[in-house]
Amino acid sequence: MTGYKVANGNGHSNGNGNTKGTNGTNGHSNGHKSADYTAQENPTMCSRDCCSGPGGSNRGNTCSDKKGAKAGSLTGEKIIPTPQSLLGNGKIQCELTHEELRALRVLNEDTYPYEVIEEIADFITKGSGMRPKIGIICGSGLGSLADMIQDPKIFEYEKIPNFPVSTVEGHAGRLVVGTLEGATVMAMQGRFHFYEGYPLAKCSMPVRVMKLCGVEYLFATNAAGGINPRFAVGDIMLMHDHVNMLGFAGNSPLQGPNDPRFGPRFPALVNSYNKDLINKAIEIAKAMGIESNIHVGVYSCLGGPNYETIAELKALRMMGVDAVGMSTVHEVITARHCDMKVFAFSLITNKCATEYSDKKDDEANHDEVMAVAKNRQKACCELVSRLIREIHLASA
Ligand SMILES: O=P(O)(O)O[C@H]1O[C@H](CO)[C@@H](O)[C@H]1O
Ligand SMILES: Nc1nc2[nH]cnc2c(=O)[nH]1
Repeated sequence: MTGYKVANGNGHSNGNGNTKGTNGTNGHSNGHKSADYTAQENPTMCSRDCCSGPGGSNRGNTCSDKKGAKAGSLTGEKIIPTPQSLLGNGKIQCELTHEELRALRVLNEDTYPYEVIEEIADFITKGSGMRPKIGIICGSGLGSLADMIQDPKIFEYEKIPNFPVSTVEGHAGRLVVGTLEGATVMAMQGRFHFYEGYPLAKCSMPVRVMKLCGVEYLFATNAAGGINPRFAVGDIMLMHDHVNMLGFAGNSPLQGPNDPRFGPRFPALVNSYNKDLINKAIEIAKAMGIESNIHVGVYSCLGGPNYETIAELKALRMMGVDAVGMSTVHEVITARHCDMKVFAFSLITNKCATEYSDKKDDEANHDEVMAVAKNRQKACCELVSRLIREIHLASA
């Protein structure tokens, strides 16, 4: 296997002895600004005991406080219940609508035994009449990847038994099964993120569903902030490695009892990103004439939902990270655990500021992320469909 042959190197060694370019600036600047702190009253939250006890059954969002304050809070503000506030001794303490109840149950259910995953997979393979070979996860604003699928069978997440629901703009919440370039595929138009309140195992549970549906290749895509100074907005970074920040903090999608039917207790993660697929994608990018917008690099997943501070971005850069997001890594870990081949890329939707500045333009925001994804969806779709075509032809 040769190294990755991208014209504009990333300043990283690709693990095959080829060091490309320089790493940009990693130096510290002590431009910290002092901030004024103003004490703020805590908004009142519905507490665990708030609605419990006789007569304590209150409807969803408003909770009448027994001390008589208006609208149930000392400040008269609307109370936002938390899952914890609604549960007491495992029993729901407030009346909830059907949708609220379902969301709460799915939020609290964080283990997915093999049999449950099997049930979901059966639901999809029977419902679609297909055993797809390639799984696609569409990143923020990249749902159009699934729109390419021919003769699609569409499964709304909320209609799939035991499936979580999408809560993020740009993630439609549908599973699309069909064919693409002759290959059988299933695509998640909407992924699950840790910051939505789902445990990592639940965020990546659909990858196991894919496996039991018959999927051999995972294509994971994401929108990410570019930390490597050579990256421009709209570029595509083919992932060849990752830094798992949530893993550094002791969190893994594989935590808990290991079911060997999925994979081993201690999976190795070197060579997680399939080199053949990376090299094929580079060839395709050349043929598409977008070679100068393609990089090979390292992605890191943080918990979100906040974007990073300057100090965090500087630290990530020093660690060799080229692009940062809030997804993908736990999906890749789950896919490698069950021995799928992985291809993943980041669409660089914003440049991450690594110097202190007052400019609003330097602040990442989700609208910009979505707008860039929309602008670049054509190139992303072509890259994915051409690569799938190659996989399909090679296996035919
Ligand atoms: O990783 P995807 O789902 O593409 O989305 C990325 O974009 C969102 C932030 O704008 C976050 O969800 C981040 O993870
Ligand atoms: N964490 C993170 N996620 C993103 N998704 C898109 N852009 C960004 C970013 O700058 N940071």
